[in-house]
Amino acid sequence: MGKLIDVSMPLSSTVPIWPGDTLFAYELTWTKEESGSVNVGQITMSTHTGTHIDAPFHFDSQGERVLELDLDLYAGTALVVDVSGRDCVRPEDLESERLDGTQRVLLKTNSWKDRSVFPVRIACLHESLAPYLFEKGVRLIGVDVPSVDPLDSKELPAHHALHGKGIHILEGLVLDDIEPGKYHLMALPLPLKEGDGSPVRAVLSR
Ligand SMILES: N[C@@H](CC(=O)c1ccccc1NC=O)C(=O)O
Ligand SMILES: [Zn+2]
Ligand SMILES: [Zn+2]
Repeated sequence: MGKLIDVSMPLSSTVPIWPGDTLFAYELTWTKEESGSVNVGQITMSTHTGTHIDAPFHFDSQGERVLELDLDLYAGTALVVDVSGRDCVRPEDLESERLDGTQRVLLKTNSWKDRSVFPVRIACLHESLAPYLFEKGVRLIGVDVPSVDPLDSKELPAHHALHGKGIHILEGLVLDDIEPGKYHLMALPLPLKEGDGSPVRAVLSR
């Protein structure tokens, strides 16, 4: 395995968040001076900040929580595909790709240009992508935007269609400098027993 390439968003107080959601905060509970021995920090954040996975419970109250998810979904070969320029990614946009035998597909939409602010508009996935990807054996779809659906969507058609086909969701990847092609992906969620989502440290290697 080659050197690891970080494809995660740094987490700090300036990381953009969903409008109205919990701000990211890191602070010291005790400084070394106070405790006499160590700095001890605490973090406050939404489970959907930065690079993260959605557990089905996020959009389906009967759905699996983070700790119940199969870790193998989040580690293994992944194909990075350039779909930049599409408003809504459809099966025909992937037709020229060799998806068969790739359980993980990462879509480079390039539609989140300024990472210092939450986007106003992003490329989304058409719900017809779910049966198409399922047919190809895909089990995880990753995107370089905060959601697989339009930001103002309440029905979340792509989330539900993907879940209906057992395809799991990874959001907020940073793929700007990543050439399309085949990689190894590792993007493990935290063992959050009740979690509806989890931040991940996502890395690729050749
Ligand atoms: N479904 C979105 C997240 C989402 O909808 C959301 C995330 C944080 C705070 C509020 C949200 N939606 C509220 O209407 C996602 O793709 O993860
Ligand atoms: Zn999410
Ligand atoms: Zn989502």
